[in-house]
Amino acid sequence: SKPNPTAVFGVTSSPDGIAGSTYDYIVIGGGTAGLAVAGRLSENPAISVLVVEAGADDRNNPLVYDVNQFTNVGGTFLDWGYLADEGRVVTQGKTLGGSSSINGGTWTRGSAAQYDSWSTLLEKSEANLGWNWKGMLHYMRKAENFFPPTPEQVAKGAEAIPSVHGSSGPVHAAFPRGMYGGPQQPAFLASASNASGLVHCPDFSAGNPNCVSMCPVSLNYFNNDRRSSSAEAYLTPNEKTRKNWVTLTQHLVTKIIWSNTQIPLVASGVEFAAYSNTTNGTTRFTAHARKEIILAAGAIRTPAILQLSGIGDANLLRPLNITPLVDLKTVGLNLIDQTNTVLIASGTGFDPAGSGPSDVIAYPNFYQIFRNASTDKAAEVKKSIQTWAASQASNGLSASTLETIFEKQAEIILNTKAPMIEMFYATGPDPSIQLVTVCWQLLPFSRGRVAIVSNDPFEYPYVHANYLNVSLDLDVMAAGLQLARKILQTPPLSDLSTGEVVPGAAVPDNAEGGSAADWRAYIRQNYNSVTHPIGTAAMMRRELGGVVDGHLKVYDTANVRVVDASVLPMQLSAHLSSTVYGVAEKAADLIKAAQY
Ligand SMILES: Cc1cc2nc3c(=O)[nH]c(=O)nc-3n(C[C@H](O)[C@H](O)[C@H](O)COP(=O)(O)OP(=O)(O)OC[C@H]3O[C@@H](n4cnc5c(N)ncnc54)[C@H](O)[C@@H]3O)c2cc1C
Repeated sequence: SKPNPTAVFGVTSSPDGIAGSTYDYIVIGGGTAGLAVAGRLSENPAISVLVVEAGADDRNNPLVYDVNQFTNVGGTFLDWGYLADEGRVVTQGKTLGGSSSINGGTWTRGSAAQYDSWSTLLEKSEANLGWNWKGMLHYMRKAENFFPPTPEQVAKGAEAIPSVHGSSGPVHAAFPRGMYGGPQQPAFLASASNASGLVHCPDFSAGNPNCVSMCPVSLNYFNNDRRSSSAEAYLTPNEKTRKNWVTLTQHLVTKIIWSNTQIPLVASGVEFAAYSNTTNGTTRFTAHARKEIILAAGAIRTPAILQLSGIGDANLLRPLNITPLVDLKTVGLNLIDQTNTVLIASGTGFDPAGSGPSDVIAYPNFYQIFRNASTDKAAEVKKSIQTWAASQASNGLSASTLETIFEKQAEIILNTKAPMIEMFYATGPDPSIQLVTVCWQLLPFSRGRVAIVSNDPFEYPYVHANYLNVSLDLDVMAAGLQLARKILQTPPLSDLSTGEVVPGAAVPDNAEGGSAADWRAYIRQNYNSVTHPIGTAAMMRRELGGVVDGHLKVYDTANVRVVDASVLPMQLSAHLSSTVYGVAEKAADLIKAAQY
């Protein structure tokens, strides 16, 4: 078929030549998933693609390209900074590349059983679409260009199973040139094993991350450890040559435009307006789509755009003067973020011998954190599922659908022993070299919601993560922190420490590493958002509360898909970006296979 160049191509912040134009596909959000899908669709010069991104092109800002600066991004113009429960802020990337441009870059995957569970939440007729570990591994590898550790990095403790990684995809992952060579990371690895019984494994990405290991980072070893965001990976190499792909920055999509009001709804384009820190554009532009609208605005904004476009709970939309077109009540529900709490010990002044990023993690399972109490605790989980489902019912389709989902989650936790806690060990910046453990609960039962509060698309949606609402979520955090403290007190790591400073005396120590009650009280006051929201347009069968089907199509629409973190139905024992890339890669193939 013949080439289909767009009037303008590459990256621009001007709507000239875009407003009023028609494209085969319009992608809403130039973030992690959005640029990955656009990059794959535009491989065919006969296909034209428009991406509309609210943020600016900040690829050359050191806050973006230097992964080590990721902790300095929160609260800057690069962060949407969604205010959630109890003053907690959910950082999300507001820049080309989205959250992949500002994240920590830690490169891991969940356990095989977690990906396998996705298919069980779909219609039986969709169970063979490949939403499982095998299918996702294929696409996660497709996204990846993995560089195995060098002998020098191996000497510092780096390991990998190269066969589970891709070597010809666009996203670079490697151990950093700046990898720490001091005693601290191997010491954490050894102490985590000694204190918890965790086995040491070579790679978290092979389908069983229930272990302790060093792990790679999404950066380009051959370009000075430069961050490999979705913008750097999928867009930068192609922006000057692909005349069929244009990315419009600093414009906010305000809604999807429909060509009918009957079910199935047919999308014909999007409306958008200029957007920056100082501008909420009053002029509304439109661009038209011949084939599909692809939502990739992230787990907070994707459901908000659906709601602004008339897809959502009619009882939410009507009072906001939005005509409900599809009364899909679960849009924005099933929000699952995670919580973390930080433990800091001061160091003996050892030489960290590197600049990072930090790359050692321990992933204990339910039994390894609850230890002697785990039999009782497992019984408590089984007998509480119904009560927990009822308590979260307003953030799902119903108590009974949540019960089905929670049964699956409990099976993953108790039977397949997927990691329940992440302990991310970081070398602190202090001159005396701190030992920092960021400890988070990976698989919460608490469910929250995202809901627009007006029909003004510039207004932030209400974000209620319902953190720690289910008692087990807080108990897991407390048990995890007891273990994290024990690890800090166990040789050889303890030999590098002069003692814990945070929380220190605020949680008095005892034989258990502090009482669970003291930890619970401390965590309630001091937890943070992990900023890994998912689930708000979940890929599940409709009767379970799904928003998209196994083809990622929004129910009752003919040509609207969601391809970002919103579709993940349950949390993973992992950092999310490798999985989000895998979803986007698979989405691109599903879209290419559709006939129009
Ligand atoms: C601070 C932080 C640290 C993290 N650390 C790690 C890590 O170390 N390792 C890891 O694997 N994962 C990490 N993650 C998670 C991972 O980065 C995200 O889960 C993933 O990037 C989400 O991808 P997405 O495509 O769903 O959304 P995003 O990448 O956030 O993309 C959404 C895009 O849509 C744009 N947008 C939103 N609304 C509109 C609109 N109305 N119109 C136009 N554009 C819009 C946004 O500006 C953004 O660019 C981290 C996340 C954060 C926030």
